[in-house]
Amino acid sequence: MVAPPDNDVIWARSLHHAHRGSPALAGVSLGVREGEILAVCGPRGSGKTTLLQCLSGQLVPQQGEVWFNSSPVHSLPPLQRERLRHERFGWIDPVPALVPELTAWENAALPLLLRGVSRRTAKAGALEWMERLDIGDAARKRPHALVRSEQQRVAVARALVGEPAVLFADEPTAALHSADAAHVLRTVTAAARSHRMTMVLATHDPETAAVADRVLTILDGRRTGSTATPAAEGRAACSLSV
Ligand SMILES: Nc1ncnc2c1ncn2[C@@H]1O[C@H](COP(=O)(O)OP(=O)(O)OP(=O)(O)O)[C@@H](O)[C@H]1O
Repeated sequence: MVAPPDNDVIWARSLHHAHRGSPALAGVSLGVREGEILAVCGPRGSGKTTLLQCLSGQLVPQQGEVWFNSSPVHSLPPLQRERLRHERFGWIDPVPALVPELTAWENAALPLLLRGVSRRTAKAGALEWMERLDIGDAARKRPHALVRSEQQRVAVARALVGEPAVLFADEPTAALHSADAAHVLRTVTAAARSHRMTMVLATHDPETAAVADRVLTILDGRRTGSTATPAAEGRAACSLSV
């Protein structure tokens, strides 16, 4: 077994996965550096969701390896994998899946409440992220009383509240109008950068992918390219000139 490079937070080698015989990943390898925002870009059905599910330990690839901070994820027993996901990873779905019986702030605070953080501290953490996402006023409402863009912001707050080491965002703005999408995307990427979170962003949209430091393109479950974005080059130039 080849050990992953030390500076890669997430490292995967030769991932293969098929859903009921239908191939989704056909040998994808990648590394994501600490604090890097990596976009995985490809058309519908190219394998983006399956890749993020394998990297985040939701799915065990049928072949290949996934490592987090130089420890194997693919070989962890289910309970340990689940714990790793809850404690170190955040996840944003394209469509928000909120608990209908809980208020917006309770939904956003769930990762902290599940970790045993006190209700008062969890509420303060959730409200802080909800304010940043411009939905502080909706804190006491239940999901059915919120419009889609508000629901998605609650889901984003829930993914960020535990300050995960790695944030996985699967088409996080696909279901939003363009103005809402731009705001949510800006907030998520700003949060990732300010908290040194590593982020893996799946998108079919090259414009969305341009917020990342690097874009990895996939097609039919295979990696077809990896390029640094102008945004990353701009940031590198700024840090050199300081
Ligand atoms: N649960 C499943 N059962 C059967 N086939 C699946 C399942 N999930 C994904 N697939 C198939 O695997 C392939 C890759 O799907 P995946 O969702 O990973 O791609 P994607 O790039 O995220 O697409 P999209 O943008 O449409 O979500 C597709 O052919 C898809 O139909």
